[in-house]
Amino acid sequence: ISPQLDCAGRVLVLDRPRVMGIVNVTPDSFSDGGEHASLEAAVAHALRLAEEGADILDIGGESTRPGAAEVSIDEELARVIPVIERLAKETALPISIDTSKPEVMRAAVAAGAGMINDVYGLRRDGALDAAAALGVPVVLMHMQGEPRSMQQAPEYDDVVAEVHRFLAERIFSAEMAGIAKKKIVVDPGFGFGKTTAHNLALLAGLERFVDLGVPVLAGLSRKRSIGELTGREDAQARVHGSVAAHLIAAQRGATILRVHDVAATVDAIKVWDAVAKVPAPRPKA
Ligand SMILES: Nc1nc2[nH]c(SCC(=O)O)nc2c(=O)[nH]1
Repeated sequence: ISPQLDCAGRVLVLDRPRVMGIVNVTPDSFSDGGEHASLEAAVAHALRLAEEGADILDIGGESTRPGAAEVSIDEELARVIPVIERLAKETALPISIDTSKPEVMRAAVAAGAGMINDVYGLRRDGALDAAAALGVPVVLMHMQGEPRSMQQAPEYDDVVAEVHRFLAERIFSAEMAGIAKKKIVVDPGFGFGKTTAHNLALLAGLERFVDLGVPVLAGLSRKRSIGELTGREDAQARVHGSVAAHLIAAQRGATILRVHDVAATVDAIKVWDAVAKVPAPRPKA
């Protein structure tokens, strides 16, 4: 049987790689250039992603792009809560809240979110206890340093080993705080305190994280490393590189793919899934 994530009653079945559509409700989010700052635009965008085949919608009110300024609790709430309330009514999809703040986690779940996606791995004060009390599945992501400074000089002895160790520790801490292991997802955090070489090592070595015994989420969509590898400066031109990267992530064990370009990724996974369904060849007699 496949792992399932019960997102406040909306179940995400991980019988194949599932597509998480990104809904930035931030004026400075790098790939949307702020056009989703308004509630209507964000809701319309999210509903379009649902049309394109997203399995879950990730709502974020604080841009965590390198160098981004921090956002106050009130500002983050003002951005995301109205969007979550509308989407909880207008779509049947599970909704995740992309936040590190306990207050935003609580308000978002009260508004209809069914998963917490924390780029800071529930390390902010009160985050672990808030997530445990809310009882929804959580995504624990690795980040080296803080969004403001993480890309200045990222350094590792062995990035795969160090990220693996960090995620193992976050799983342990989450379980100690009362979060059931079956509600935990891990994520190596592509681009969060990593050079392109580090991101490539993490993608190549993604299978390492499967041994942590929880689903793996991969999010490379339109990121700087994809731009560097493909020479595509404009984030909107990084679709093909992003789809390629997420197909490799799926091949190497990721079962949630966090993307901007849902339709393209859904098509790629349809091809992936058809091949995965081909019966294994009978052993030679
Ligand atoms: N779990 C998870 N959440 C995320 N939120 C962002 S925001 C930056 C961007 O989309 O470029 N990235 C990620 C990611 O990689 N994993």
